Amino acid sequence: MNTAHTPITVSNLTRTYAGSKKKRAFTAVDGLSFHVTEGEVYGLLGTNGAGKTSTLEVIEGLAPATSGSVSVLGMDPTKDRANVRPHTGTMLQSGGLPTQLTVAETIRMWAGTCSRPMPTEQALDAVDLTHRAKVKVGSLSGGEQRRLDLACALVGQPSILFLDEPTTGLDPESRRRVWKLLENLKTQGVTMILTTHYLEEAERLCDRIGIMHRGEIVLEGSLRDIVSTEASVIRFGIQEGSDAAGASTAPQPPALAGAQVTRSGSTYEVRTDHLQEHSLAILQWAQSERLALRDFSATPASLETVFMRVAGEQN
Ligand SMILES: Nc1ncnc2c1ncn2[C@@H]1O[C@H](COP(=O)(O)OP(=O)(O)OP(=O)(O)O)[C@@H](O)[C@H]1O
Repeated sequence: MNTAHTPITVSNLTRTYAGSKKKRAFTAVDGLSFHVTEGEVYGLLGTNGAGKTSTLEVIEGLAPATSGSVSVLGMDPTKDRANVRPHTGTMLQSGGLPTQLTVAETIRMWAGTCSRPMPTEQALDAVDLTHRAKVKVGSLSGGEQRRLDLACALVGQPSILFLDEPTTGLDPESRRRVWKLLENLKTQGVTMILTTHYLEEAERLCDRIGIMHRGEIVLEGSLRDIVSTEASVIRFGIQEGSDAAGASTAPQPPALAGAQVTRSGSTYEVRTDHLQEHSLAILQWAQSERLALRDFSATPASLETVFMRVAGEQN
């Protein structure tokens, strides 16, 4: 694969945590393969413990693979760490920056570890922290601390960013602020891998998504690809007292081409790829049959419905 166009390749990666006398060895990443193309934002999603951080740590060069391989810009991120690091920025799940330093001092300290850092003022400006430059890290709000973590990841002007749950614990306003900053980096062509539990974050930022479960990617693709694996759902019941509710045989809904209709008592579920057309057909049918519907709902397929299905299927 061309490393200029595909800066990150993960091939058959396995990561096993060693066991001890009391604990069995545990394979957290199990034969994982994916790639990220230049300028792409790739999202790793998954339930708690799916193996997202364990994967990212190997790609970041913070932990070795047990087997398989990872290539970042054509290099092994663990063995060639010194050569890979100038091109990458990392935002760990919890920043853990010293609380006694000021914001500007912290960025300067990080800049000192980079081969071609941007000026501190530029890093502060990039994450909207110019007005907080002289404030001690320990006095920052959670959202400001996360933006400082991002500034430290950015200060070396990396072409690749690793973001482990960049907005976990932030209020909705702070989260949106970080999203705007990341969108801005995306327009500058920075390649990113991010892990997140916020599906809206993945929908908004990611070009492609890999849904992980128990160390494997069980579904991968663009948002559109992923959502197209799931049918939309129409649910409704027939109201008691309706003309047909007391009938000895259950009312038969109209023919809905390609849909899967199931009934439990007087409640119906229709799984369909034609939500609007089939919703309309059901409402017209109820009208003409003089049936009163209760709890009618029409839910389009979404990343959330796919995620819930995938997580449920795998358990
Ligand atoms: N140092 C370790 N030793 C043993 N097992 C570990 C270690 N670190 C993580 N694990 C286990 O590996 C599995 C994957 O953990 P990991 O943190 O990679 O998952 P995750 O998808 O990032 O989860 P979360 O969304 O909760 O952050 C979990 O079952 C976890 O308990």
